[in-house]
Amino acid sequence: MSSPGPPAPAPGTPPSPPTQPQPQPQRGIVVEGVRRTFGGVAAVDQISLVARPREITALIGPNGAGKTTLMLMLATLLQPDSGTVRIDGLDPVTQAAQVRRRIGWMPDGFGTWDALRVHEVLEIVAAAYRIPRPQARARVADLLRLVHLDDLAQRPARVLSRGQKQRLGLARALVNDPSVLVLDEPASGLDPRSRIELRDILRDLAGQGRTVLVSSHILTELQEIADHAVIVARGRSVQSQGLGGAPVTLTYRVTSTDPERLAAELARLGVQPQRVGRALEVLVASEVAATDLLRRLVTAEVPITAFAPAQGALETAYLAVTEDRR
Ligand SMILES: Nc1ncnc2c1ncn2[C@@H]1O[C@H](COP(=O)(O)OP(=O)(O)OP(=O)(O)O)[C@@H](O)[C@H]1O
Repeated sequence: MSSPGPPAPAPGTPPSPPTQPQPQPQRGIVVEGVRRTFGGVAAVDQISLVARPREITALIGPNGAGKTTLMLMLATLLQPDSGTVRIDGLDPVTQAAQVRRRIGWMPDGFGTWDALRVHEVLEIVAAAYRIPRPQARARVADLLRLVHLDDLAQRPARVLSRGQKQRLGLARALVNDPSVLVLDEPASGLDPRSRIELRDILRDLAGQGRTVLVSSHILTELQEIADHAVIVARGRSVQSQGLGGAPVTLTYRVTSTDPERLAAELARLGVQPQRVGRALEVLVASEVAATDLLRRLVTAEVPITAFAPAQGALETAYLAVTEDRR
């Protein structure tokens, strides 16, 4: 049965113009062919990337690859020489005020006003966003609890350790309830527990529908939290990949109290290992293939003492495309 069409216009009425669906601006971050030079140095040469809402996108690359320069352009603090940036469909150059309302920016190395107490640092930021005072106080209290600094709320900001300052920096980036978060090395200086907590916080923030772009050098950690990785080198985006378990070659390291027996069993299974110290490294096609290999070795009663990935998929991809240091 065909669906009914629109009612016919009454005789004599001019036909109304067909309603065109308005294209919705793409939410999240869209960067196309961006370039930014300083004197003769192209800090960012040709970077394109997409970071989507509900996802954590990792921006990774060697020192000096252009990550901070790119993030400054996203945060409206630097203008590109060419190319386009869109934050929730808005242009950081011509619509900077609107972009600033939507974005949460955490710079690498966040300075605090040392004379202020910890809660005052966030309340001043809230005042800059014109958040009414009672609302600002409640929000600041919530954020300090989120980053586990509520016990230090009344202390002067100067007493904070480096890791605690990082956590205050994250809280500061969240004061305006941003839809897009741009975090430059948020895990640097954090102890292992704080890193795990940061990972959980970022997951929650993405789960609430926010776009999260995070730069870091800690690949194993990014492998666990990021949905997507963009690798940059020499100011260019060189690879963009999902981290949802696409088949890649993985390296596993195996050790045994009986290395000769291990080597013999691997040879029998047609696996050619590389010797690395006391361990043997083997290449497998996927995590499933790794579990199958381990099962076969154990079934053959090879005394295995360790069986673990030597490199994550992200580390493998990173090393493959960043052969030099910039
Ligand atoms: N204001 C500036 N003036 C001159 N050169 C600059 C400036 N800012 C950045 N650069 C240069 O641009 C390149 C990219 O720097 P950027 O800080 O963006 O790299 P990065 O990927 O963030 O590095 P890291 O991982 O070490 O933080 C570097 O060679 C740097 O020296």
